Amino acid sequence: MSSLSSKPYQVGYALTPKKEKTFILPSLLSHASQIGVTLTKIDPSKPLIQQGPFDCILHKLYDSDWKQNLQDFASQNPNIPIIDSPGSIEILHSRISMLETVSKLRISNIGVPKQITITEVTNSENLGINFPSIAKPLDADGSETSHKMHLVFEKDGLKNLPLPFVLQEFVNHGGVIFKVYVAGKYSRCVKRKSLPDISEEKLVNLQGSLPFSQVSNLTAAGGGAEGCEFEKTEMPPENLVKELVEGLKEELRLNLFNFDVIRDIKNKDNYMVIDVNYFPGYSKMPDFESVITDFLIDVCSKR
Ligand SMILES: O=P(O)(O)O[C@@H]1[C@@H](OP(=O)(O)O)[C@H](OP(=O)(O)O)[C@H](O)[C@H](OP(=O)(O)O)[C@H]1OP(=O)(O)O
Ligand SMILES: Nc1ncnc2c1ncn2[C@@H]1O[C@H](COP(=O)(O)OP(=O)(O)O)[C@@H](O)[C@H]1O
Ligand SMILES: [Mg+2]
Ligand SMILES: [Mg+2]
Repeated sequence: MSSLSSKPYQVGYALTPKKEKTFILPSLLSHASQIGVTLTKIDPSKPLIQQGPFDCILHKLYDSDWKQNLQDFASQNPNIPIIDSPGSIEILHSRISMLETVSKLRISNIGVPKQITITEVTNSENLGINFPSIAKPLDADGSETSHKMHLVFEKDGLKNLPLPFVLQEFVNHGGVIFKVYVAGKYSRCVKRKSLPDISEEKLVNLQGSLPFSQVSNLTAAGGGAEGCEFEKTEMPPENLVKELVEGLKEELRLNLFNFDVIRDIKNKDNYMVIDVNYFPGYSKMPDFESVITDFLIDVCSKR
């Protein structure tokens, strides 16, 4: 570990203004500086090789100029860790390839919901997907539209949705989702409220599709598991989460990611991964400041 008696580690970060606001918090900067880590903003429009020196680079920018800038830096500084490699991050930019990594792991009791890519909507073909389902934009590239989803209750509901999208079967899961945050060797599973279950009875009265922003209209209470139910919801088995984390780390070759897991209400031993995100909102995670600082020290000290 670095200490104040030696030179602090210099971490350069290149983030969108939104990410900077939610991640580079005063509490993180002050905790990091106390134990010998300085975080410095990179100007992504200027050559990285003219900035620094850095002991490690942290980034979440995807444009081609930035990727070129990173590559130029990496070829001149092969020993400076880049968190993470743009090639590895890219796997998470398609909602198909992101979940293929989960299927590859072949862990019993862990799966993904059935899904297909829709590039055009025709009347005739049988899709082989049950309703209700969710239409998710194929690209998960952090853009505003990449999170705009629709619940689809019948085939007719597929018309007029923005293409291309992934059509994924909706899995009733008791209105609770588990989010597993990974930062290097650290991981932490937390629970959050999710969409409410859709019963057969409810479904008969539902037509077409509904944007997520209106999903609260589905329940009088306005959301997933309420108060007490949420508190009572058991966490997934620790060893299962661990196996999933280790498997995904090896498959994805990423340090900073989280994934969303739901438990099938019909078979409580079965879990499904529905989403994997690069460099998620860590500040919502317990002990955010120390977890991230310890991770940065680990990365800088290993080079
Ligand atoms: O902004 P936040 O803190 O809500 O973080 C978002 C994440 O929320 P979470 O940590 O899972 O609660 C969010 O996770 P979800 O997709 O909502 O599961 C994404 O990682 C999002 O990044 P992007 O827009 O997909 O590039 C993340 O957005 P960025 O902060 O990276 O823009
Ligand atoms: N297959 C599914 N079955 C049930 N609920 C789902 C399913 N997929 C997504 N959801 C719900 O929709 C939310 C958003 O979907 P997600 O794939 O995580 O998109 P995003 O990348 O925008 O977070 C999830 O947090 C969960 O509440
Ligand atoms: Mg999600
Ligand atoms: Mg996501």
